[in-house]
Amino acid sequence: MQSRVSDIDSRLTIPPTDWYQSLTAAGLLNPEVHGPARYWLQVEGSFTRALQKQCSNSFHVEVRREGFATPTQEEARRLRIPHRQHAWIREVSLCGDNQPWVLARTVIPLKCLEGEGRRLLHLGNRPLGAYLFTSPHWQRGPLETGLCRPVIPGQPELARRSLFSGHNSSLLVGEYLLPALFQRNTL
Ligand SMILES: C=C(O[C@@H]1C=C(C(=O)O)C=C[C@H]1O)C(=O)O
Repeated sequence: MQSRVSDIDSRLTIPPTDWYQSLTAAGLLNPEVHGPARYWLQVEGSFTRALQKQCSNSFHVEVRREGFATPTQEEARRLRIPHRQHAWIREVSLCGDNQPWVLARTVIPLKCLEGEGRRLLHLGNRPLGAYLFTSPHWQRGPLETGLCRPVIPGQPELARRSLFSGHNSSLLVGEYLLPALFQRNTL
């Protein structure tokens, strides 16, 4: 997988994460999910759109790594694909007013890349949400809540993820909230 991270900022890496079917279930282990991050863990519709609304000036997507790689065993299970099958994996920072607010990791199985899905290989700095929410055949599944186990101070502690299902395949989008997002006083 190609990395475009020139200024390696280790806070901007994704820690191991345990996933729960609901915010309530995750909240039994970490009540922080009910704090200022709660809005972001539950917001519906395009996450990109929700972030854009919070920006005073600009929003942009920075690709950190993308390429064919093997998903984790847990991701493969969630996607119901063979464990060792390669997938297109895209990791980005979603930045508001030039600050990274969210890290996102999307696992796109080979089946999603067929036909018009080939466009997913060439998103570059265009947000994935713009593609998923303007193409009528993608349906979002229920949101899961993630509790991260940071290994480096400043890494995300809370996350959300969901499957987007297309004609006959699904992709998995995980969004990891950086403290800078919900420690602002604007919501
Ligand atoms: C799924 C969405 O797309 C957003 C954009 C992403 C990207 O460009 O890789 C990844 C995760 C998202 O939060 C969305 O806007 O809801």
